[in-house]
Amino acid sequence: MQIAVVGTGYVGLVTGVCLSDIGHHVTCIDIDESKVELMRDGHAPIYEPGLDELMKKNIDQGRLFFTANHREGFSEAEVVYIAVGTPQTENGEADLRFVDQVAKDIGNNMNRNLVVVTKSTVPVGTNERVKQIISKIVKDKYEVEVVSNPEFLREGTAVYDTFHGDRIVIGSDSERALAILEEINRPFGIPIFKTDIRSAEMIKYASNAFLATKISFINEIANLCEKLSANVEDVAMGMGMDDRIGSKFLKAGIGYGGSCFPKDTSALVQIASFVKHDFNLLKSVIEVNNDQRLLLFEKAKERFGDLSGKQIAMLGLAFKPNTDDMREAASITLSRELVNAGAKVVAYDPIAINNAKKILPNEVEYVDSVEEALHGADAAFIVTEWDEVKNTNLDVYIKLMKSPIIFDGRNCFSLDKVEEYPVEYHSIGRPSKY
Ligand SMILES: NC(=O)C1=CN([C@@H]2O[C@H](COP(=O)(O)OP(=O)(O)OC[C@H]3O[C@@H](n4cnc5c(N)ncnc54)[C@H](O)[C@@H]3O)[C@@H](O)[C@H]2O)C=CC1
Ligand SMILES: O=C(O)[C@H]1O[C@H](OP(=O)(O)OP(=O)(O)OC[C@H]2O[C@@H](n3ccc(=O)[nH]c3=O)[C@H](O)[C@@H]2O)[C@H](O)[C@@H](O)[C@@H]1O
Repeated sequence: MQIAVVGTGYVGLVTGVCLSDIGHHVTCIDIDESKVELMRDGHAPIYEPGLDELMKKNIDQGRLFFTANHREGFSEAEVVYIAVGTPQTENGEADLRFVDQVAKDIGNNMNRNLVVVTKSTVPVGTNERVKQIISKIVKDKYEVEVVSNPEFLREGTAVYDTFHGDRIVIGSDSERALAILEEINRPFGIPIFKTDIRSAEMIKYASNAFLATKISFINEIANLCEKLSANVEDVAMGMGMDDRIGSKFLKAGIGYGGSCFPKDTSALVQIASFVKHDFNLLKSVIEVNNDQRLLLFEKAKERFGDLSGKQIAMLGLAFKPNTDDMREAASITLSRELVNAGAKVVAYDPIAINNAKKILPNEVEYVDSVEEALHGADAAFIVTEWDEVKNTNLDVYIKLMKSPIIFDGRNCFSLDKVEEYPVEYHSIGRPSKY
């Protein structure tokens, strides 16, 4: 199949590369010419394990192309995927500016009948809007069929997830378009769930909102565990053994971040409000998460009283391990709070420092290793559970820090291990050790 993918971020590029790997002829289009140059040379502009290798392989085999020119990108395409960003507007809605622009780009540059597939996360009704925008431009010169095909990949495991997803959801009112999407995706060998367009759009928001709810729920339980001297790790384990609950997404921590859960939960609250539905449950999920992100700061404030002049080692900056993505990372909120309280933040992350510098250019001093960050610190904040952070022995904290006081936002160490070392250790949902 001849496919064009518009937008080469985490979703577009991974989708384009994986579709080429299963045999399709794919042209990826992005307005950012510097990204296009980089990709033509076989380099991904984002960090995703396995992506560079797969890109190079498919470029070499003549199935994967890149362009900044929409007309050129659409010239052979039978199917066009929309994978541009849908960020959050100031009032929390999904910003559809980029999707609308792509719909116009399609209308202005298409040269045959097309199936248009929306991979971006978009509010219910958006695929119909995309069809209207395109149809208004091409009138009845060409036929356009739209399909909602939401994406469920996770950053850091995006390539793996594309080949091993639990399901592929496709929604359309065109049987023909659904059959084409089934044919495109068949080589992945993943169960395909077919539905109507609006339900497909809703499945994406409902899935992210549900996962966010699980996280806020376990974080609330963790906060209770701390007050009741229980251990949230054991609680989550005991809960998760019930198949109806499931063990995944019950890891207590400093809240969810990233480019999607925060914006998608907020967008769903707005979507609900437009149909006069007050989504109270989801509002609470968001509120719990906002508080949870500040937890390490609150714990440190309680412990030290005054944080001014204190040097804090921040271990990890990305919103989770194995990604360079800093969008909505807890490290941003924590760094700003610490600096406002007069503390000095010395931070290390194996991958995300360049992106962090764009968001926190002056607030934070960046260093090249866990050890450098710990050197002379009054306290350590564990923010991202990188392997490098988890594998740093507690001896190193003792040797390098001014005082080995650890605030672990990701429960990287077992309490048994911590007992073996003369460190002060505060974690999430577990008793502190002094
Ligand atoms: N990041 C993730 O893990 C996931 C994201 N999603 C959804 O997928 C969508 C895309 O997200 P990301 O890949 O993170 O976005 P991103 O922000 O990383 O990338 C978007 C890309 O689109 C390009 N672009 C913007 N307008 C364009 C146009 N008119 N023509 C060509 N290119 C254009 C930008 O230059 C950028 O490279 C969003 O709706 C997001 O909610 C869904 C599942 C997972
Ligand atoms: O729509 C999206 O963009 C994607 O959002 C999430 O993927 P992602 O944001 O890449 O990362 P997750 O692994 O889901 O983690 C999100 C956040 O939740 C936190 N988290 C996750 C799981 C958990 O048990 N506890 C917890 O605090 C992580 O630390 C991280 O900050 C979903 O998992 C994907 O299915 C979805 O496609």
